[in-house]
Amino acid sequence: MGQSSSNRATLASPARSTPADWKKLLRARKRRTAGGRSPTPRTEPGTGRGAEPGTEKSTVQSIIPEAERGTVQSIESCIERGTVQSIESCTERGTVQSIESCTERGTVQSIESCTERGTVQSIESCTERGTVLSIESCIERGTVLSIESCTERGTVLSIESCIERGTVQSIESCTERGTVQSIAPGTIRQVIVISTEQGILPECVERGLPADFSAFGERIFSEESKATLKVEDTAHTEPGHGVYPDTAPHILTGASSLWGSSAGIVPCTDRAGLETRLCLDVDPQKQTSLVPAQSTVTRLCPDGYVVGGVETPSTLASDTALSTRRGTLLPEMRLDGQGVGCRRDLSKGGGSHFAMSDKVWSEDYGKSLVGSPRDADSERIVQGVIELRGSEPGVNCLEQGNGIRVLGTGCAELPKGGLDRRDSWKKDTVMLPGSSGPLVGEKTIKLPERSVRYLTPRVEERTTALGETGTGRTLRCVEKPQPGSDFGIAGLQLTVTPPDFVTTSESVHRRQLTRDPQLCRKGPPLLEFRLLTAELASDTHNYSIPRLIVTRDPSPNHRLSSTSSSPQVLDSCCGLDVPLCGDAESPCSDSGCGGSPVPSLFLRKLSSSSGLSSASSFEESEDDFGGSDGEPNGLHVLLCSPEDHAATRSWKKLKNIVHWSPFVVSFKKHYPWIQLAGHAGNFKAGEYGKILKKFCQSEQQCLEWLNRDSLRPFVPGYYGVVEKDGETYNQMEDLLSEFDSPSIMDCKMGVRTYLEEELVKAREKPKLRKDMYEKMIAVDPDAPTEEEHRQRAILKPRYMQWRETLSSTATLGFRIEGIKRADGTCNTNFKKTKHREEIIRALEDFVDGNKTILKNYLARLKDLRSELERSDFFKSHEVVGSSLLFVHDASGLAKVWMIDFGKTVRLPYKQTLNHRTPWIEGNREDGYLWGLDNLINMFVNLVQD
Ligand SMILES: O=P(O)(O)O[C@H]1[C@H](O)[C@@H](OP(=O)(O)O)[C@H](OP(=O)(O)O)[C@@H](OP(=O)(O)O)[C@H]1O
Ligand SMILES: Nc1ncnc2c1ncn2[C@@H]1O[C@H](COP(=O)(O)OP(=O)(O)O)[C@@H](O)[C@H]1O
Repeated sequence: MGQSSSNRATLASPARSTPADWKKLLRARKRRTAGGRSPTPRTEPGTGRGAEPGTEKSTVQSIIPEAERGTVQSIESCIERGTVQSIESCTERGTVQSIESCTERGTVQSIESCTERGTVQSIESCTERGTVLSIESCIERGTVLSIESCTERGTVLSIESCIERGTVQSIESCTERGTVQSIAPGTIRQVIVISTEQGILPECVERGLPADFSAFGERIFSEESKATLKVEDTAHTEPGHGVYPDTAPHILTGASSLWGSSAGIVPCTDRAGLETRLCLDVDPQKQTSLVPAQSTVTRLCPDGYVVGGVETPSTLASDTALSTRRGTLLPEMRLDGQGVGCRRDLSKGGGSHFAMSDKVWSEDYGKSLVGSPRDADSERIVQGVIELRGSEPGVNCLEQGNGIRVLGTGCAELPKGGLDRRDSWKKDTVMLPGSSGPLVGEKTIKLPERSVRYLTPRVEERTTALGETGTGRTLRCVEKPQPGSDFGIAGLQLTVTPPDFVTTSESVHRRQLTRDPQLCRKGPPLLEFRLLTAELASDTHNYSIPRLIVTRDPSPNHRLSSTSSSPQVLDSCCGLDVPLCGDAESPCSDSGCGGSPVPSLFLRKLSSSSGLSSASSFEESEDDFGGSDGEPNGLHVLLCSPEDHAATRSWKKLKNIVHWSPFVVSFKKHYPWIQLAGHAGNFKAGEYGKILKKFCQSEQQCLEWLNRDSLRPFVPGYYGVVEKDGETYNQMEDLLSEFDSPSIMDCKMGVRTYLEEELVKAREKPKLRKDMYEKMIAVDPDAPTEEEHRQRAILKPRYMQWRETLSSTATLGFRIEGIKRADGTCNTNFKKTKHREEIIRALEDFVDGNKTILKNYLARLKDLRSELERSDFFKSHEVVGSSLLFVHDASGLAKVWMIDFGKTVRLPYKQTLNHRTPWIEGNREDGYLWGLDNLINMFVNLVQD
């Protein structure tokens, strides 16, 4: 008894007792228990926060047997600490039958042991929510050794934290299955692989979710599980599509060591080296077997759930395919690829068959998804916008006329309020400008109409060869029509017919529910093409289609030019009332009107042929750079001056503008940072060894992906988005930082320097660029056509194509943009450097005849080529305007990196490029690898010579 009171005295002052005290007490208590139960006198209710004696008696069966067991030193000890307000408060609710029932089993050492750690605020906090019926129910089953066992590991912050999220309905639901000890197969309903492809991180951040998924995961999973969880992809991997369901059983190893978790995201790596993350979602209700579904991923929803592209083996009940929750599908969410809304049905063979899962979206959305032609009967529910891109569901149509077959995939946008109402969907006919371009490939046309978002007509084949009308011969239409031929598609007439409203028993039922006679739509809307030849088009619609012409230098050497794909130069828009200043810009063009980030168009490009004196441009541009002088990180930004307009001064000594700041910490290496090409004002110094480039989302997405792709060694490290002086930047590795007095060369890769979409835009909405006209005449006053001279402006694609044909871009698939040598001389005057011999000379000069450096470059270029050939990223992107940055120094260190992904664009799902096929409009080929082959050949020659 004395012992008991002394204990009580200690326990009465929890603030003064240490965990060690507690442990001692508990040990003492155990010893006592082991030594036989001695009657323990009834204790007083301590601090007075306890119940009235009378109540106590009625709600707690008896304190005595409790104390007898010695497991709870005394009920008061709880109350004293204030963690259990009063025993009654528990028993009143009937949630704790009696404390004894716990301690009898010896599974809860003591309530205190929980509360001591602060992980269970109080038993009540659980029971109040009704989520833990009673601790006993857990312990009874012996599945939760003790609440502590979880919290000790820190893997479950607190039981409440789970319950709060609603992911664990109740402790029992887990423990019943014996899963809390380990999340075992059977409790995981769904594993979503979030491939870290474009967009996911910013999306998250935007929605206030943790950008760092691993942190999110860590909160839920133990270190141990992080180590053991990985994707074992034994099957194929497609770009952006990690692991396929047929590998499902192998995907998770060691999943059973995921302690006490409900949902979370764990980083792992798939076969392609692409980092993927798994999101585990425990289904407390179902005993489905562990099915890690594969997914392309896509968006994180505000409540932390992921929707997107989940493919689930057909053996699963359809309602487990996606666990979208109410409100998770957002308007404007782009459902990319076949995944979303569709279920891969393995039973139908090899995973190539897709069916819509009608249970994917909850009824709450109340809006019907545009149907799949395949599965027109099932009603799908979605909200907002759908884009069924390039997949079977969606809209398909076919036009066969004039010997040409056009297939189309389109995308319909649900009008606000959904498609359920007939009146929100009207029949539209729109005219789409065509082109006299090639008859093969795919072309995406953004439609002005509200009801249709875009359409991708694909010219498949023509059934007659030129002049052989009626023979019925089927030819793959791979070549460009001969000049003068009117086989080009002058236009497409697109008719959108509302979906079919029919009455089915289901719709009747819904109608009864909603009392809306128009409710329920069946079947997809129809998109129909009418293919127009030039003749038809002029009858039908009076719009101008800029013709594609080559104004100068049609690059006879270029293998592409003689046949199908001579650059389709936009003409000068004769007679068009074309506004000045373009918006026909590439995704990350920061140029605004005139394309210049600074008011003066002459400062627009460092490599521009602006006609300015180098010095003036140089100095003005220098001011654009926040990091130009004395950056605290020791990096000093120099602008490589624009090329001399005087050809005689093509190599120019860099002005010494570097003033070391006295405030710079001395151990840091100082080095001048050179921007050889690109947009003025685009760069700032970042942290040491890092630079900031004006934020461009497509570049960010590419860098994120590339930093996880096999191409990682060949791209700058990416360090996220940074705000500086009110501007947003992508922070990336400064590739110069490891060199001493580096020599640098920028080679722009590919046969094309503008995106196909820029061409389309320029046709739809031609905008004249004065700055480009200026740049053009600075290099060649005779280059513009008469009309262009008259307008003193040209179209961007016209300028770009002129640059391509003037230089080696069109003929060799790359061009030198600028070279800065170790001695400080700098040359950006390569606009007319076109022929092999000229380039070889420039390369020799760049390496100063140093064979070691040449060999090192050659090895690096070959490595790069091999990686490019197997990179998922590369296959699935149109890479335009990207450069190779060559850097070497006197030590012989020579490296090459890919830079500038502002115009690198993801292809539609399943489309891939080989980067060597000649470009013809529509095929999106960029000639990157072809250019690299040529570049490598030159290095080979140089090494051998
Ligand atoms: O090199 P010069 O002859 O000066 O021409 C430039 C480059 O082609 C730029 O491409 P890159 O960035 O690949 O070097 C392009 O930027 P975009 O990337 O925006 O196409 C500029 O277009 P504008 O930015 O529209 O001026 C264009 O004026
Ligand atoms: N990560 C980098 N490290 C070092 N220099 C770089 C890096 N990125 C770009 N540069 C320099 O900046 C120039 C322009 O880069 P780029 O990305 O092509 O800019 P822009 O998008 O404005 O065309 C390159 O020629 C190179 O000199």
